[in-house]
Amino acid sequence: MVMIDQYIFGCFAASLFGFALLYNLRRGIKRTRGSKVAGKDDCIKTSSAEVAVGSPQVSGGEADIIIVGAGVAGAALAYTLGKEGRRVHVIERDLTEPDRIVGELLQPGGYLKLIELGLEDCVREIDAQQVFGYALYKEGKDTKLSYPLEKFDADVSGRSFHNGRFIQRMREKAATLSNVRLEQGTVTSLVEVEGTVRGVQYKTKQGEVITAYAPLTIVCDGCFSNLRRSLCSPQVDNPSCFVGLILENCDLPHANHGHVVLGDPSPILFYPISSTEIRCLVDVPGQKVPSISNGEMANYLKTVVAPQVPPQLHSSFLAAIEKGNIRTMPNRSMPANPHPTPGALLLGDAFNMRHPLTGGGMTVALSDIVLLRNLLKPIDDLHDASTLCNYLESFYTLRKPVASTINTLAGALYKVFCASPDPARKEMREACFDYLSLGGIFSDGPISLLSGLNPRPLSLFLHFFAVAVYGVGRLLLPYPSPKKLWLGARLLSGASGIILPIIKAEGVRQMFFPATVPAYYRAAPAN
Ligand SMILES: Cc1cc2nc3c(=O)[nH]c(=O)nc-3n(C[C@H](O)[C@H](O)[C@H](O)COP(=O)(O)OP(=O)(O)OC[C@H]3O[C@@H](n4cnc5c(N)ncnc54)[C@H](O)[C@@H]3O)c2cc1C
Repeated sequence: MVMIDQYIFGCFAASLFGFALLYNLRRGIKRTRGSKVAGKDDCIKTSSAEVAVGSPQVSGGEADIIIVGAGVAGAALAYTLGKEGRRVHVIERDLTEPDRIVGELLQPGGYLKLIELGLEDCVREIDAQQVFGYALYKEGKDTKLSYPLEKFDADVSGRSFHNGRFIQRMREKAATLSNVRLEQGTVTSLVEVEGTVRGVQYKTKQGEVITAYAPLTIVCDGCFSNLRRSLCSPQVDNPSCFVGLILENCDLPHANHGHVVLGDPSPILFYPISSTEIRCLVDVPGQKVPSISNGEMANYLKTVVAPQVPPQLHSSFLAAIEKGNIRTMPNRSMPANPHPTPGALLLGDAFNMRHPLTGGGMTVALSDIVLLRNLLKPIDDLHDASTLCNYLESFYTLRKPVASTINTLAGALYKVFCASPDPARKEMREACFDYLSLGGIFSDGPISLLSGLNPRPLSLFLHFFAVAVYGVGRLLLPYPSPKKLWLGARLLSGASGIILPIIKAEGVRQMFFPATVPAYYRAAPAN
């Protein structure tokens, strides 16, 4: 009997010892791999042009979260999750200051999100300009639409700036956290094991190919994302391009306001990006723009666009064309259509895009980050990938009311603001301008939606159809005629044809009735 007891005890002790040995061996292998992956030598050190932080601060050399891309979304997310105590490894293709014509006007709603994230100082010391609203121009008339900021601190307003300066400030701030490691490298693929994303493969600045592992990978690689394909069904629409110029030595007719000219064929924007520079973005419908190299673009800007530019800006606009620093960017829209995948999430433009006319992209990205931070807060252990994925499906529903209001408004307003030979569309554009010029709730409502201060889907729907009904009313008064009735009917059906497909793509249920979606109520996994 004693022999049997000793035998069982021996077996038990040996198994325990074997298990402990195997466990430690595995940990050892993982740690070696981790230190190779997140090793000190792979880091880019801070220099004047680059921002980087070494890995010694990343305990154990492993990350809880890998973030791909340190643009607006990635940099803000890195700081946010780092501040929450997560070990974050950010891999960014180019850590030097970006020089782009995107993401230069942050709406006040986005600024409020920046405050919630503790990143509001990133718009200081970069010569950012406060923005208090918009001025709309149409065929010689203009109207001013102020953001309804009365209820907020004086500091709350829109901000416009050089995008690269803003991003660099956020990268620097993220890099001050000891548990955030910012590294220059190009992610080439996601590492997937049996349907779960375990990390990424990337190429360092030195050309070394490295695999990094983490329980959660968040892909923020922007509008041209190569990695989104396996994580969503991208349906990218490219209705137009923006042509960017910088105007110098001039003042906007309405200081500290964005200016939108309802031009022909499509809108022209102006807003300050520093105390001495005004960004001009000219929308060119379609996917092709006139060639810059053979002078077609300069000719187009001089002959088609310049005559529509407000007189105060005219000479500076011509001087900017002569200077020749003309940039272009495709304007893309893509509804969020994720494939919930254990171990991975998409964020920012890689996940969801809208026409940049209303400057809503950064506000949506920052609002998503606030939501994601709150959802991840109660979870200590991110390792149970499928339970976490199930829980994070609520993210896709909870974000909808804000994101789809901003997305839908951008798409609908772009269509309404474009010139058209169709008399019904002309009436709608005219009605929209006049409706906004009425002031009071007629301008406060739409501008609250646009600014991200009150992005409610129902309010958007009601204002959009109120514009259409206002247009029909104007047509029929004082005396309706069969021709006017017909035009009115076409205006209404045209308005529906603009907004309903956008709402359908956003998801009617998630947008208007998110509380009826089961994922809305998913509880955080128990730790
Ligand atoms: C013409 C135009 C004007 C716009 N104007 C405004 C505006 O005024 N206001 C506003 O709110 N929004 C605006 N937007 C939208 C706004 O720019 C985006 O919503 C915002 O930049 C999205 O941030 P992001 O982090 O997703 O992408 P990005 O800011 O583009 O960042 C993506 C990052 O990922 C990096 N990256 C890409 N691939 C890889 C890879 N394989 N490995 C590692 N890193 C990688 C890139 O280098 C980049 O740093 C505009 C868009 C356009 C097209």
